[in-house]
Amino acid sequence: MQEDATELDRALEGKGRLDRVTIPAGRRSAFAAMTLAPRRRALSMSVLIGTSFYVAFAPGDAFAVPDQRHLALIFRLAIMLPIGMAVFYWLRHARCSLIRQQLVACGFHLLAVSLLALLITRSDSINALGFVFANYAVLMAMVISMALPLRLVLGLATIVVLIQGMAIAYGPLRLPVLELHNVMIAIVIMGPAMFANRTLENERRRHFLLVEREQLRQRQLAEQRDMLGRLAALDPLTDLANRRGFHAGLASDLDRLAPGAMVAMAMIDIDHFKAYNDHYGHAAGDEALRRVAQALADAARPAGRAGRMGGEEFAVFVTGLSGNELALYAERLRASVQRLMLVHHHSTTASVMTISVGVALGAAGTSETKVLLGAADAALYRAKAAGRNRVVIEGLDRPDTGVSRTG
Ligand SMILES: Nc1nc2c(ncn2[C@@H]2O[C@H](COP(=O)(O)OP(=O)(O)OP(=O)(O)O)[C@@H](O)[C@H]2O)c(=O)[nH]1
Repeated sequence: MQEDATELDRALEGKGRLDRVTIPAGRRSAFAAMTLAPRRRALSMSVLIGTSFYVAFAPGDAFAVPDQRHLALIFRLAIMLPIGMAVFYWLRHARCSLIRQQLVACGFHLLAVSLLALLITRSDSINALGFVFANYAVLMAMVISMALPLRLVLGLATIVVLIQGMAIAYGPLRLPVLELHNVMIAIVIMGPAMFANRTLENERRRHFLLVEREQLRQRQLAEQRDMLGRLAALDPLTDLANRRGFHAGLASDLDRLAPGAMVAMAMIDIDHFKAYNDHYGHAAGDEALRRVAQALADAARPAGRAGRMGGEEFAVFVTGLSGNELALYAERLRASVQRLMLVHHHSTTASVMTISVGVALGAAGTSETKVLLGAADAALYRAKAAGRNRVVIEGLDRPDTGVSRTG
């Protein structure tokens, strides 16, 4: 993802051939998809506006080509108006490729240019040459508004220059200077038109890249937030949920349970851990904590979730066990640590590391977490007071609980 961001940054900073903003190869299809609808809209609008102008200028024919005004009227109203409307309708509804739509729209405008050029060849009026300017104005509007690719723009300009050139060559005023004017007008008009076309295209591309980069940043932020959330809920030493993560998991477990479902909390404390730390060193203490955590997490699964509450204190939350099953489950937790056989010669309870377990029972929906934890703590205190390395189960709402002695 970082690579993608760098690639987008580079694309936004740099310019490609002819100063064009370059879209990275992997994103070209996304760019095409994003700009497809606006490009199609631009095509159909161009045809609609072109048709409207073509019809609106009909009265001007009496001045420009008075000897051909009837033919001009037929061109404008009987040919270009219906064709323009049909092309507009087709562009709005056809679902063919963009390039095909661009060619059809260009074809429509070229037809308009050709009909005006035809009037130049047939009219004796010097005013007919005004159509040369009109045609280049049409071409300029097309190039700017239709968002055409550069190759198409150059092709169109060449065709229009040729059509006009032929109209002048075959018209009543065959002056070489007019041909020169024809080319000069094309150059003067096409220069700014192509510049505007490229500027608009660059803006389209830059906008796309900015949107992509923003979306990427949002995704990166969301991922980082997720990761921080996960890290904030984990104990770095043991990889178990820390107090915060344990409580969050507990809350979601309780939400999912049916009201009245049996729940239990086990508070667990390593026996004589201070002595272990003092005699074997802090690093050995850390390693022992890791191994105890792993053993408890394994023994707690699948019915329960384990967490480190701080120091050498752990907790396991378990659901769906009855009194007897719970006694066996708690005993499994206790035995899992003893089975590690972590030598502890400075414990007055056993020659290996042991834990004391206090368990409190409750029911989902009625027992508050705080009360459950308090009751489990009280049971743990009793287990410690009774000599350690044992399980004490404290009943909260149920009568079927008791004390299970082990070790
Ligand atoms: N190595 C290590 N030691 C820790 C860590 N957190 C707490 N401790 C130590 O755990 C010990 C806890 O000692 P106490 O609370 O006196 O309990 P205890 O010695 O286990 O005695 P009982 O619980 O009564 O059996 C202290 O020495 C703490 O320094 C830790 O992350 N790493």
